[in-house]
Amino acid sequence: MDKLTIKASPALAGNVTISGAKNAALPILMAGVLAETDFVVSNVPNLRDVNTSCELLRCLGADVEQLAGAKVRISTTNLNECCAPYDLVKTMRASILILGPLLARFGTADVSLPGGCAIGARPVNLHLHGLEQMGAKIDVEEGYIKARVDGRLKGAHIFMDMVSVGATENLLMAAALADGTTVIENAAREPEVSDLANCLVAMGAKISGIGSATLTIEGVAHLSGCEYRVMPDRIETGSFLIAAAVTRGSIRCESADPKALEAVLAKLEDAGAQITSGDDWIALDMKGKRPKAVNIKTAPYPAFPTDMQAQFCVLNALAEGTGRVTETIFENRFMHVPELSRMGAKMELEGNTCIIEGIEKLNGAQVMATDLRASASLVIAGLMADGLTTVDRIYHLDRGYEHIEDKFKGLGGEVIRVK
Ligand SMILES: CC(=O)N[C@H]1[C@@H](OP(=O)(O)OP(=O)(O)OC[C@H]2O[C@@H](n3ccc(=O)[nH]c3=O)[C@H](O)[C@@H]2O)O[C@H](CO)[C@@H](O)[C@@H]1O
Ligand SMILES: C=C(OP(=O)(O)O)C(=O)O
Repeated sequence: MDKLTIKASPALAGNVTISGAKNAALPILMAGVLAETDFVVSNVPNLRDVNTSCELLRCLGADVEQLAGAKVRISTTNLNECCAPYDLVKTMRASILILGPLLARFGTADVSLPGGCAIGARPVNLHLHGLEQMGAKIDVEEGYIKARVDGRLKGAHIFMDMVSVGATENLLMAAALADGTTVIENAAREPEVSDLANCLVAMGAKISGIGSATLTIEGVAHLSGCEYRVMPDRIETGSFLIAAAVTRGSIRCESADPKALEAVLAKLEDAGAQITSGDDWIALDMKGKRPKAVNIKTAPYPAFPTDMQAQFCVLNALAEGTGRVTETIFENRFMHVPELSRMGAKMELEGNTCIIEGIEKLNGAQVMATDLRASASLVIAGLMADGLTTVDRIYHLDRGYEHIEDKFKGLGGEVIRVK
């Protein structure tokens, strides 16, 4: 099993090119099921979850070509199977996003329940309830969601109890091909939801309110393929910016979108970073200074993203002062805390808040990656730790960061993959 070893690094410096966003690419690939003609997605990151998504589409009978230049071409002409099996779904939660498209286009979908995962239970009741409101009959049998509809799904007025990115995406895709108008209230406003909505519009869907909490979808009978470019990964961008901040460096992220990252950039400025940006780049300069501790509370967009919480814990662990980090989205997303504590970080958990007293440097240690962003936080911590840090179980990291060791190497960070 691959591992990463990380040595104490000098201040990170230079340019890094940001990849396409995992959390936008995965729903957009699933939306391929809705397209009756060839669909080409570009700026698709080369990640384990992308390969799993392509595998899932192939297993349904779709023709999927992963082309050079970060492109994927999907043709659904031969799609003849409507079952997403457990073996694939268990490795990637985003598989649940195949449910809405299959049901909307073919009237039938059997999708394995994704089950819980390390960061929390992650139920799918909102996905199922919304589809039922659109006329689907849903049974859960032997670990599978079995959804059926006679004819087309019907437009419905759906109020979401909680802000859910996945449920908003599933219902948006289902509503695009439904008969009549669907209104989704209290919809997630994450930039990745808007990216999916813009892709559906490019396929011929009629959606208004994109980027707001009320999405109105006038269903159409057919959607066609198009060529669509996935947005830049705001979480990868934020992760590199934090790595630069903790090493007191100065980097520039190319192909990045500063508008999607406002809450994170504001916190980095509070930590003492100088941030400058243009339409498609963001630069951070710490001018050799140690960051100051900041308080963080995760919440749905446009507030501070849960996917950046672990990385900010590391920033606080190395900052001047004491910072409080509160997680409100997932009930078990502090698994990096015991690992960072093994590296000498002074962290204490009180319910869903982590209180962190900053120290000058961590100690290298053998640590274990427990989930995707926790893994990224351990790599960042290793850059400011005396001695060698080894991060085990990096298959989590490979789900969400493309060529992470090469990108760090380009900035002067000593991150090496050991096969
Ligand atoms: C709002 C939010 O920040 N969502 C994050 C969530 O998206 P993801 O789509 O995975 O999760 P949701 O947005 O659906 O979940 C948000 C909250 O709603 C709850 N829930 C969700 C669906 C449902 O049917 N029932 C239910 O109770 C979840 O348990 C969670 O507490 O994880 C992704 C991966 O880390 C992040 O990129 C998203 O930013
Ligand atoms: C936890 C994440 O992804 P997933 O929803 O695919 O598990 C993430 O992107 O941080």
